[in-house]
Amino acid sequence: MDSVALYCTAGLIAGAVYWFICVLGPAERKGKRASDLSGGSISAEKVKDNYNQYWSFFRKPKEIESAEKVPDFVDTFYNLVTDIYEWGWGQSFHFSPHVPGKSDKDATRIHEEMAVDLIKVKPGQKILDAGCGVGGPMRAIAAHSKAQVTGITINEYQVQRAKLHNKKAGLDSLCNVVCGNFLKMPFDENTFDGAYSIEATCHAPKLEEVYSEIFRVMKPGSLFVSYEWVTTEKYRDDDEEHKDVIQGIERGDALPGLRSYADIAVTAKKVGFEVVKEKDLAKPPSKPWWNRLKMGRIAYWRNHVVVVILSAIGVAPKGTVDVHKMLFKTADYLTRGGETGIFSPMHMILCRKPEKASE
Ligand SMILES: C=C(CC[C@@H](C)[C@H]1CC[C@H]2C3=CC[C@H]4[C@H](C)[C@@H](O)CC[C@]4(C)[C@H]3CC[C@]12C)C(C)C
Ligand SMILES: C[S@@+](CC[C@H](N)C(=O)[O-])C[C@H]1O[C@@H](n2cnc3c(N)ncnc32)[C@H](O)[C@@H]1O
Repeated sequence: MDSVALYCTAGLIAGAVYWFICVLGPAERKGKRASDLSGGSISAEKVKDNYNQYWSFFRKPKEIESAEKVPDFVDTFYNLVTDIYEWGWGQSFHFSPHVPGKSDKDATRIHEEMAVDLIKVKPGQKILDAGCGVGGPMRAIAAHSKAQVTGITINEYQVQRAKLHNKKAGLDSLCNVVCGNFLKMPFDENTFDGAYSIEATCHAPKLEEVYSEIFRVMKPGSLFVSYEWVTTEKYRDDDEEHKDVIQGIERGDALPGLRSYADIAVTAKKVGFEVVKEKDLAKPPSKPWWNRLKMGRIAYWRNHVVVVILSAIGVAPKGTVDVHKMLFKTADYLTRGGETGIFSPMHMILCRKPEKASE
């Protein structure tokens, strides 16, 4: 081969690798490229150890049950997955019903706007986002309602990402983000005119603790809506396949234990809320939320090749391949949970804090 052909071939290969990693790679809403994958607040050399540590929680189930350790374990999980989520899913870390004729991005926004419409807030009022991730929902909700949103997340890396995105979107005057534990929030009682939580309270070891903390910081008469991860009435714990699917979902999503749909309203009432409405938003006529996961399968294979190459050449931290493999399997468990109807990530509960505290 003469030198011109050699240069052309090398140029083509370099171009193809760039296209594969940087053009095909980024999340649907650009912001994270495959070449930017990191371990969040964990230094690159410690990603693999932290991944092993994450799994050790499941090897010692007693530790999971010990409630004080859960926030740390959830924090480790989000250091490991936040960049991969942003890269492969976008800035909203939740599901939404498929809406025929609408893109995933629009379906996600519709699901988020529904939450703030339910809590009936006015422009300028203060609302809480309990478990805000990198703030995808917060920005959609602030833009839609013009309310002042304060988000809280246990993960410092997510706070940095959320603040960066808020600024880029020109929404930093409406959106505020703090790092903290939603089981013990740094806010005074009766602070917020409303509150919402999207697919986040499932990380709390005891739902009662997070609900009572949200109740405390809300003003009397204000509304709270949550999209909960639950097992449905179809789940049977004497069915081995059901148990396997639910355990797979718990392990791949840092959950101390999925709750039954029946426990949600009971807990809300126990902490003092009035239950205004409760509905599983995954039920027909809603179209399957797991469609997006299923449709993405080819992209996940492609992503896996990208992650393997980037780890091998030292661009991505070594443990990234393990984390990606775990998510790959989790996508399958979640799809099975949706298809069998034993699991829902969008059991909606709308509650009011009474005007007067009950005796
Ligand atoms: C509410 C939670 C998170 C829900 C979802 C946002 C995430 C659950 C599983 C995640 C993913 C699975 C497969 C990944 C894929 C292998 C990778 O190539 C690209 C990212 C994924 C699609 C990733 C994206 C986010 C999820 C869908 C929980 C944690 C309570
Ligand atoms: C699946 S993500 C959802 C994020 C966001 N609601 C969204 O839909 O994009 C769950 C969020 O809950 C947060 N979280 C979990 N446990 C928490 C805790 N104890 N205190 C504060 N945030 C917590 C995580 O840090 C993460 O941001």
